[in-house]
Amino acid sequence: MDREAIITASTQHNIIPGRVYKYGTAGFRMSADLLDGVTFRVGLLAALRSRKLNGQAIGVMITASHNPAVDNGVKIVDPLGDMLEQEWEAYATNLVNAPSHGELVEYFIKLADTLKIDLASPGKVIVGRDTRPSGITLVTALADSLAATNTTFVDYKILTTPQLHYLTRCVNTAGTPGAYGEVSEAGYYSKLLEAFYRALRGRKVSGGLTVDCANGVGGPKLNELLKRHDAQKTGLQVKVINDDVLRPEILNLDCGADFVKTRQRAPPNPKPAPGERWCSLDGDADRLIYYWVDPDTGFFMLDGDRIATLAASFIADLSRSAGLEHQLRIGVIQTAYANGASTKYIEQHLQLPVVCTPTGVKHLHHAACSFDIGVYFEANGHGTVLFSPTAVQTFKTKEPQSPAQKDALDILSALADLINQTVGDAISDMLMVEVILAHKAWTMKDWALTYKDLPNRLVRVEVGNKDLFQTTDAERKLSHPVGCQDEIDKEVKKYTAARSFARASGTENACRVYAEAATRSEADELANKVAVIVLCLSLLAATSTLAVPSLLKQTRLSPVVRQGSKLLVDGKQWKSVGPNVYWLGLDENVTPPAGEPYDPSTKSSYPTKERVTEVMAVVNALGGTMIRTHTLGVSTGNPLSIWPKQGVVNEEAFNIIDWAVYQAGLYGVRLLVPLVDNYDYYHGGKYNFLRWAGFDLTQARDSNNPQIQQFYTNATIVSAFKDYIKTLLTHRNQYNNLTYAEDPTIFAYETGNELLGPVWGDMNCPADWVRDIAKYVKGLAPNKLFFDGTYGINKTHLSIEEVDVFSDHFYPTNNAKLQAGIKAVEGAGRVYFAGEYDWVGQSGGDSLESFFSDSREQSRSRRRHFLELIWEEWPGL
Ligand SMILES: CC(=O)N[C@H]1[C@@H](OP(=O)(O)O)O[C@H](CO)[C@@H](O)[C@@H]1O
Repeated sequence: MDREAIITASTQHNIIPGRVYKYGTAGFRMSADLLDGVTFRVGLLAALRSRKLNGQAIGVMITASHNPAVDNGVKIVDPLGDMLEQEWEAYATNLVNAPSHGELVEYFIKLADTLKIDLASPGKVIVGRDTRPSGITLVTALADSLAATNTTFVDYKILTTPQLHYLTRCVNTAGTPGAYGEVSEAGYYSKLLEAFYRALRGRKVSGGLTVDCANGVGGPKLNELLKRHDAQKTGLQVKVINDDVLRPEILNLDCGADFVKTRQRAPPNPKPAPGERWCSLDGDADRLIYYWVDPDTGFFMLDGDRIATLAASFIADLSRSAGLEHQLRIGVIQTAYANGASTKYIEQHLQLPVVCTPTGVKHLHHAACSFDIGVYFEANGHGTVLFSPTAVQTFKTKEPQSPAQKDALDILSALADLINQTVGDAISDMLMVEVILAHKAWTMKDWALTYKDLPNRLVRVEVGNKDLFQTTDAERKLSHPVGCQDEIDKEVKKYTAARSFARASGTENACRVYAEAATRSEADELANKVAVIVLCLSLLAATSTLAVPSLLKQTRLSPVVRQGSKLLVDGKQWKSVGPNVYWLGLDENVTPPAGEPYDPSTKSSYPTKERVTEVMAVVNALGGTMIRTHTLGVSTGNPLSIWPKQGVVNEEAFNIIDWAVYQAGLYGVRLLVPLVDNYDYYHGGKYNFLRWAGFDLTQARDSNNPQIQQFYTNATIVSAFKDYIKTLLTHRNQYNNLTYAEDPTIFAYETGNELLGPVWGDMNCPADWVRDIAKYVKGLAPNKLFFDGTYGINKTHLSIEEVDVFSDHFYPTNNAKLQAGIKAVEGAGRVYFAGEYDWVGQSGGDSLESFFSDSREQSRSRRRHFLELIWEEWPGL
């Protein structure tokens, strides 16, 4: 294969630099003017795919379905007419995103190499497009890449999406026992009509059918079919409307299946008269929605769920009549968007199994293959019925025991030909519905009365980054952002027979919220409430675009290690920059709503998850790497603390602490956690331990009392403090299942905050105690760093091996003290850390500017030494 030819051709079809393209549920779909280079590259992938599959023809469809006329899309169809294999979606994404033409060809060749594809072997691609004018130039882009790769290319011009799928299968099965049909558009019509006549078995369709074609490709194609259709024979009188494809701008405009489904009303012009049977196709004719206007109750829609239940009930009846009910397994496949009433009807009334899959027909199609007859439809009207080869064979070979059995077998056999086996096909599905209504002699009302839909609402929520929203359980639950599903569940519980879920759209940068409930007003209210929850969580995340990659990766952070006076992460120097956010575990700034945990005497409450997440997002966005946070470690003596009393563990206190640690990890923000406070504040500190041991001391009265040294020297108190440390470090986080000792997000524990003796500034925190606590912490958490939290650099501590970092605080800023501290600490081969400083200049001192430049100068000139400033307190967030 000629690299140069591919590069030369590629230079004519550029992608938009910096834009990230993703092969999604519907291939690549976006504004048509962004797609030229994308389509060229899709051609390269199709050329590879065909060769990988021994030269079988690969289909490429150029359509943006129900999207506005200005959009277009390109997707790949596998040889038997199914969607592109999932693994190849990733190759498509990689290929399309190659930054330069050279790298594109490199990736192309590398992929061929990895997948053992012989580039010299023959390849074949067939293409179809909908009526969008932009399709013409996109086909040229595709043709160019196929020419450059010596791939045979057949342009079938304007087709519905299901026709392209049909043709792809026909081309690849021609002349084999599995031949699907004649390889031509005409072959498609004759296959459908012949099967339609057979399936009716002499019954007549009653009444006319108006078909709204969304001013898309379905219009001319349906007209082609009708030209060949013998209406005398079937009784089907079709009136085609909205089939103007000469004015591209009106494609999908106020008409079509998507309009009817999402607006839950008929197209405004023309309008159905009461009692008329109508249906709408979408822009590429792969979705179908029926509806009619009841003279008494007004508009009534029969969507994908209704088509599925109609088909399933009819086929299950036929299978019973044919004596096959124990031989063939019939199942129905839905997505989370299926109305709960339809699921109940299928399971309880039709007694058929229901499988729920993620959104996107490839998932439904796949699940349907596990049944002998798999009925799958998305609520939006996209779906089909798949018959396994065994089922088809059985219809043909089973000896009928009665005329009724023969009738049933013949109809089943005809349905297997009528219903497009490659993909959801609005025209084929429409003929199927007409057959079933004719056999059942049902009106639209009869069909509508089979069950009563639960009122439901679908809301689209614009979000900054939809990828933050990740799901489990076939998209019925959100796994991320963590906590979001809990909030949704809380709301759902407030309504009758309610259900709601949110998920990221696979086709737009938005989330979709679905809610259903016993009444319309409840469904609407619930959908709106859940939409607000989604919006809030997305806004929190949107405060930081930088937060996104770490959120998505969700990998454990690498540990921070010390090498002499440097801190390293993954072998590279790591800089510790960030704020003190003391209140993450317990706050004193907010009075919570009545009923929430609150200690009025200290004004303490737990912060909300949203506030905690917001801090992480903001720190990440501002380039911070860590947070120093007292209340994730200092939490004693308050009814809301980890230890309200000595040895008494309050598990509730861990809820928000777990959350903070977990969120910090997701946002790539590491935590430095002091274990005790020098003072007597709301969150607790050394005075609690002194009081528990019988020393009746308070900070206000006794800060100069020599007895406060008992905190460091009294064996009972030291032992109690160690017990407390053990409670903390062995606690297992409910969100990530790691103990705090194991979790590398907490990169270091610090003995405490500003630890002193009875004289202010005395640094009288005994070295023996620091060593003892450091050893104890490292025994429990060997991979963490340990900080000496003595207030000031006590030179007698520098020989304590277990201490990695020595810290000081600056009130006021003092350059001489800073430099002396750095000198002493680096002289001992350890890391120096300025843990707090007066950043508003309230206490005088050296200018902040000089303080900063001194610190930077130090770290530049003496590269072995580590110094980073930590931003001051952030109470406001
Ligand atoms: C609620 C809904 O209708 N979602 C649609 C829509 O997907 P989203 O992932 O929701 O954007 O487009 C898909 C492709 O056409 C279709 O398969 C799916 O059913």
